[in-house]
Amino acid sequence: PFNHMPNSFYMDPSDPCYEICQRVIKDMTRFGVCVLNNFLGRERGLMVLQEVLDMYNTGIFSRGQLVSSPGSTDAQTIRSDLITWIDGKETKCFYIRQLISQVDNIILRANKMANNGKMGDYVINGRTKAMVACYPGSGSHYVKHVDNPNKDGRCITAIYYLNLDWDVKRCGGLLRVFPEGTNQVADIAPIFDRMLFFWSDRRNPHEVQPAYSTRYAITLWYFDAHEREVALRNYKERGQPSSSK
Ligand SMILES: COc1ccc2cc(-c3cnc(C(=O)NCC(=O)O)c(O)c3)ccc2c1
Ligand SMILES: [Mn+2]
Repeated sequence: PFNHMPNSFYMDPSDPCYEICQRVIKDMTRFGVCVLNNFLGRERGLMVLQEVLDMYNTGIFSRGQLVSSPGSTDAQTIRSDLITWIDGKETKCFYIRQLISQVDNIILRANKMANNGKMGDYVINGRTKAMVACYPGSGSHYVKHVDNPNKDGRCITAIYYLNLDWDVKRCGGLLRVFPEGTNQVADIAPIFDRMLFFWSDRRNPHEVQPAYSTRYAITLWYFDAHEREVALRNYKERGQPSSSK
């Protein structure tokens, strides 16, 4: 869906998306983090939640990729979320598919609306599949990390939270972002129908604090055209037997 956008791109100010895109551009430019509450509205948010619960109950979630870390004995000490990847075309993902296209819309238009057609100097031309994650409570967490520390092409992390009546004091599960260059942290509760964007690179180390209730989120990572192209080229070259031997 990324090549239907014309290059010279005009956004009609009466379009409700216009306000949201302006807000995303402003917050991402100023803070590198943007929080949008009541993103889908209660009705459609509940439909997305129901689809995620149905998926979770079919048991297709698996242990998140175990991030190895020096000295950690048990991989669980790094992170203990359960995940599944979907492209939204699966059966019974109608509302998740609508969420994904809504986020695509906003990210793409914001990227086009920003000065000289870029936001944060990126040209966004693609994304990963949607990662549906569940932190199953009982202290499940994710230690402080950077999503894209080594230029794999991902520039924006987009997370949609699904947790009704989430109270951080009782349930934990706070997302704490440690924006580079300041002692200020950004504490983001994973509350229902909340949409979060942040730069995926080293500007935003973050952690998921231990969760004591089941904590659901849907994450998309958007690619910068140039960084992704270089990353894929390097990946292919690394894969080839080096001709120098
Ligand atoms: C190669 O295979 C995989 C498969 C899944 C992977 C998932 C993550 C990941 C990264 N960040 C978060 C996070 O920060 N969540 C913040 C929040 O929920 O509020 C998270 O939940 C999950 C990282 C690497 C992966 C590699
Ligand atoms: Mn992360």
